[in-house]
Amino acid sequence: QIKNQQATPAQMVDALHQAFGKHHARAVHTKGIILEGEFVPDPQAATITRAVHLQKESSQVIVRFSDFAGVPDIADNSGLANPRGFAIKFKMKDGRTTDIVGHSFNGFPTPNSDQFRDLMLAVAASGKEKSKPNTLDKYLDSHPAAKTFLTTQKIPASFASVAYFGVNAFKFTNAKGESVFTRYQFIPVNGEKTLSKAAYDKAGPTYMLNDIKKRVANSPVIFKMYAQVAEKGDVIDDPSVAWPASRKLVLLGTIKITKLSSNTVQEDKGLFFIPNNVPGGITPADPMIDIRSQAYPISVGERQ
Ligand code: HEM
Repeated sequence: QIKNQQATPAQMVDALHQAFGKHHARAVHTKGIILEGEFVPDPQAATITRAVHLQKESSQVIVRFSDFAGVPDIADNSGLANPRGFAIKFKMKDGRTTDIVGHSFNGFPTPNSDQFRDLMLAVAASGKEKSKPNTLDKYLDSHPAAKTFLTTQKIPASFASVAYFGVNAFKFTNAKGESVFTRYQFIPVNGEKTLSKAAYDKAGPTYMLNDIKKRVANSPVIFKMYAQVAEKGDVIDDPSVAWPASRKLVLLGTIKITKLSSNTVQEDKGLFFIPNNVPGGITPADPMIDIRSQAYPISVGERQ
């Protein structure tokens, strides 16, 4: 449960700058690549939501894959490159858009945004400290979810071969007015493939970008998009706790990524995703969603 959400969105963005540096680019997930494709909804989706892009008609999508840290030239094979990000903008048939911003870890390091700022400040402080244990070591010792997040990331072979998670819960409401709480999952149809630590060390600083460019030139990159449905008692407002893997997954549709986008400086600056940009039939259920949605525009403004 939420204890003390006291950090303002501006303070949160500032904490990201303290941890990673300030560079007039995205405060976090700075290095990335934009691609385009199509989303085809599955008939099951309409049983749990009346959202317009999850009915019968397909939508064009713009997606951005990214490395985690707020470092523009981060090496794809560095420790801080995980989790990878996957952001999706659906162009719905009514002319509006809706966004989903997920990453390659089923969970979050902290239960709320206030504590996320504390964690970023601990990362920032430890960068300047010489003696061990440093501020971050001490923080992680008393915050097991953050320690798990920072020490158990998967090492993906490709942006196309890792699962992504929406992490924060939304409420879905169908045409009959029935509601369920859900979290998104994006599963690569060709399965997950990871690298050993030794292979990662040798993979090179642009291996993820090189791979996705080559891959999409040869064949579409496909993900199945699911809603994981909560059961009574599952925690809705704490993204550090994953729901059990046994929870029902409702297939929402298929994302087929077919080509690289222009990836010009203008395109990258003009592209942003806002987690609470959702149509009727979907409502933010975890308070972190609205707080994120106030922090992202601050970073968007700074990077113009
Ligand atoms: C309180 C929690 C969080 C804060 C304060 C925060 C903050 C931010 C900020 C400031 C940006 C840069 C926005 C821009 O310049 O466009 C960003 C981007 C991003 N965040 Fe978060 N975030 C939070 C939680 C999350 C969570 C839970 C996830 C994953 C489920 C996530 C995944 C991402 C990704 C993938 C991007 C890059 C989006 C893109 O490609 O443009 N963030 N975040």
